[in-house]
Amino acid sequence: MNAAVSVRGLTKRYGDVTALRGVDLEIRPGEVFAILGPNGAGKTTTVEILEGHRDRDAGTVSVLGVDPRRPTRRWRARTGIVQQAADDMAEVTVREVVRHFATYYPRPRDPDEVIEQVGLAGKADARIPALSGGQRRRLDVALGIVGDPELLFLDEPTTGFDPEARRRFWDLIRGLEGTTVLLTTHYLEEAEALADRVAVIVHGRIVAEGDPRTLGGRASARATVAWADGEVETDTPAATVVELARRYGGEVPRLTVTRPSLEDTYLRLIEERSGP
Ligand SMILES: Nc1ncnc2c1ncn2[C@@H]1O[C@H](COP(=O)(O)OP(=O)(O)OP(=O)(O)O)[C@@H](O)[C@H]1O
Repeated sequence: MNAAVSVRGLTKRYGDVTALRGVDLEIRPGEVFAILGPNGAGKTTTVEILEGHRDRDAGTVSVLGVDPRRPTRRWRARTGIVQQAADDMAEVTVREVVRHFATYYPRPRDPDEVIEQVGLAGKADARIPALSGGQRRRLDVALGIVGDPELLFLDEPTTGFDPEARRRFWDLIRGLEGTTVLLTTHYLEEAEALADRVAVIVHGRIVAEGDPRTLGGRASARATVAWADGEVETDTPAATVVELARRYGGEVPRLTVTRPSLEDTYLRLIEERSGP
């Protein structure tokens, strides 16, 4: 099957600043793909070029088979963008704005169902200025999905969400079966919960890419066995635990066995590649 997104040698400069230095990406249909990277790495620039909102200096880009430099109305209707649009809308209600956005699309989803899905059913008749920050972001998500897009762009979608709203949002994204999702996030836990694949971008270059569970050799990294009186790194954690259990004559107090988290791996990658 053709890639949903295919990017080769993407380069972008802003005056003296080179924001992207030859980015290659391939996103498969139906996949949730997360772009991770420190502030200023080039994530938003990449996403906005793919959305057709910024031009590029070099490289080839295909998004659902179309070069976003030459967007068509039909193509726009097949993509969904979660942006902070709700900020401009004053005295209308949540239901009114979601219904209004639905009219832009040829095959929209049911607006009331979408409102329910993003957890705003209790606020459907509230006016936008009366929403909290997190509720506005949920409305942004509703506006992004009401057109039932094939490809959904989510640029830092859960910034400002409380933990429960974040979990709900994850369930919502997991429920969008068949939709390709391109996500940027600073929450490594979010990437791990949602993404089939992640790419780590540093100074405009992709420095690592793959399944978040195995990124950067995570799965084969040594395990740390820790307990009340000590801690060891080992390739054979099971043997260590058996030995500890024998020593304690049963349960080992405060026993944990861990491998590097996605955040540990990410921070190591960033440190290695950031340099002076
Ligand atoms: N309109 C612009 N004009 C000039 N420089 C820009 C512009 N937009 C972005 N940049 C620069 O390009 C680089 C990449 O920015 P970008 O916004 O893509 O990063 P990001 O990874 O999304 O960062 P963050 O995590 O902070 O959102 C940064 O050095 C930034 O200062």
